[in-house]
Amino acid sequence: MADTDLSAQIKAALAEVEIPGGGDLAGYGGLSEIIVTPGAIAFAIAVASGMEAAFGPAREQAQSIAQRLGGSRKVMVSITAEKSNSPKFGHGSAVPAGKTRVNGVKRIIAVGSGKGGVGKSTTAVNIALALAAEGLAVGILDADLYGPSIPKLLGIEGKPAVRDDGIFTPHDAFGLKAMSIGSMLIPGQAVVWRGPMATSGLRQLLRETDWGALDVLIIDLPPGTGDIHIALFQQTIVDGVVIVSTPQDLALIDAQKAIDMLRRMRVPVLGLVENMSYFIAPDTGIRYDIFGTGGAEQAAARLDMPFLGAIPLVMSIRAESDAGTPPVAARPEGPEALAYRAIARTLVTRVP
Ligand SMILES: Nc1ncnc2c1ncn2[C@@H]1O[C@H](COP(=O)(O)OP(=O)(O)OP(=O)(O)O)[C@@H](O)[C@H]1O
Repeated sequence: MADTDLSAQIKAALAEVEIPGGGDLAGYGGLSEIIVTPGAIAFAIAVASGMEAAFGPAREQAQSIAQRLGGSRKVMVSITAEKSNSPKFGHGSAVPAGKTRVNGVKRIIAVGSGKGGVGKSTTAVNIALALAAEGLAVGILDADLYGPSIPKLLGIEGKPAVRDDGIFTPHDAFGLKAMSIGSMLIPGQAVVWRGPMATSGLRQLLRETDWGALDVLIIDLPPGTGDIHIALFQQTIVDGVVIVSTPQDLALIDAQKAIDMLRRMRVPVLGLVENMSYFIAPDTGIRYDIFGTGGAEQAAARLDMPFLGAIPLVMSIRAESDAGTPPVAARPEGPEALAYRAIARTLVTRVP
């Protein structure tokens, strides 16, 4: 059945669900678009503040209807409530009372950037592999719902398995436990995840995955600062954030904006990684500091954060990433891998 047909069928079936105050869920104005992908069904029920518990049975009934019609798809039905007396962020997402840790996960390190295309995901994957090379149990979560690239970078195909109780079993890639919304979407569909839908999708990927016992979970954030970041930092204890930048980007104000947000939300900034920092000629192996040297250290000092290290601009990083075999896995002793591993060792000392 086409995804749109299934969406309409679920919507029609939600007429069976009574809601507090009379009426049914299908006709309720707070019901979001019903998103159907090959691997998942997701929708949200927006309710007035204080009505969350009252809508609980309706949510459960909606969940089981969607599950019955959706076959093996993972179903995510969430209730979103707007709290009138608390500060609002983004699209009216509620501000939860406190931050909590994720079951089984000792430390979370997020990787962010001021803007897109600076190599944030490539850096996140290779740092995760480098931490695993230090003997740690490591997972990676692709929180870049608008442009998920972890499946491609790690050569992951297909959907994650879902247990009978609805919990995801993460993919295993080069010894990493990996989850990405990308493996549940068809190409080009990612843009439908917006506002509360996106944040609740991320929360479920984070919290309804059987991570096992992890020393570190790396979260690949979307670029910039948005709803996803705010929701994650409000709800979850993130032990620190690594900011990735290119030399050209360093002078830009974007990184400053990201850092200001982290400080306001009391999330530790672990430091700056300069990506595509210098060029290594593929034929001679000679290093060229095409952007000059020391710029990143100066920028880190100006932004009042530690400098974590520089990654060269090398064609093999792009080629191996495109082929789904990141340099740290492909050639653990190669010069690129050593650059990532030096950063990972610094991180281990910063996040005990
Ligand atoms: N050090 C590097 N040397 C050469 N190519 C690189 C390097 N780092 C990343 N790339 C390439 O740059 C491109 C962008 O990288 P990546 O997808 O990791 O960026 P991103 O910041 O996560 O982007 P987005 O914001 O779109 O998610 C990719 O083609 C990647 O292979």
